[in-house]
Amino acid sequence: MEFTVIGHWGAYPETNEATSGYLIEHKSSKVLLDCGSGVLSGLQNYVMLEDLDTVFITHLHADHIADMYSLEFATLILMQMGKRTTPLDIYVYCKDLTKLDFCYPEYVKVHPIDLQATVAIGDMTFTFSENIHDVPSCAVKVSSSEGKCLVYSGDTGYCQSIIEFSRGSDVLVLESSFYNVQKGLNNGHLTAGEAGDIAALAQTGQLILTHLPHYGDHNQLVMEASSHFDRQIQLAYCGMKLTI
Ligand SMILES: Nc1ccn([C@@H]2O[C@@H]3COP(=O)(O)O[C@H]3[C@H]2O)c(=O)n1
Repeated sequence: MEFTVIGHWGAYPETNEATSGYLIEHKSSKVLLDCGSGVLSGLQNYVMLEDLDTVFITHLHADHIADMYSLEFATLILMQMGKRTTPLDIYVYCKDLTKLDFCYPEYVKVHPIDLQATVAIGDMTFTFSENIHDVPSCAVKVSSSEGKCLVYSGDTGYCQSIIEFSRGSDVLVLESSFYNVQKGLNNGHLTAGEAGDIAALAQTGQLILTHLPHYGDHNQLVMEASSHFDRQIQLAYCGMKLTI
């Protein structure tokens, strides 16, 4: 399974970069996790849009969905040009799918994310867990037929469910929106220390810190996480690739 960071910023993208977006590839399957601002452009460095199978949207904040409707237009045009033959499946975690602004059901099939369900795409399965955030928000677990597993937190505050959901994962991609000194500022996000604590309790193989703040020294985030978690910790960056 290949994991590529398309965008790792919280809130807004820095120059030529993107907010949340992660590409998962396994055999011929290509799946996008979140589609924030700048993701649609950056994604095309790695895949042709007509080859994308499925998108999972963890919650409806702009830094996770801003390019989602542009992706619908892209799909429409690619299908009209005959470059793409099947509609794009987009799974969304939200209260009410009817409030979304997708316009072309013949090009984009929108599905609710069901926390009880497993979605199979090629030889991967996707499962979900509820987070703590100020809108409905879920974490995503990707498991390959080879028995490897990556968990992506989406946006969450500290909660037992993300620890349980991440237990034994090979790679844990955890949001780290805040430095330890900011603890309590927003209970829907993690500090780096909390991210390290979750990684340690979940006994994950390695931790990737993402959804990064636009200030401070990101090496400080790694130091804060490493005071809880003694395995490998990396900062996400645009174009980062991992084989799992
Ligand atoms: N006090 C705050 C509040 C919000 N934020 C960032 O803004 C983003 C809004 O969408 P989000 O996905 O909840 O992530 C938030 C933080 O990155 C932040 O950095 N500080």
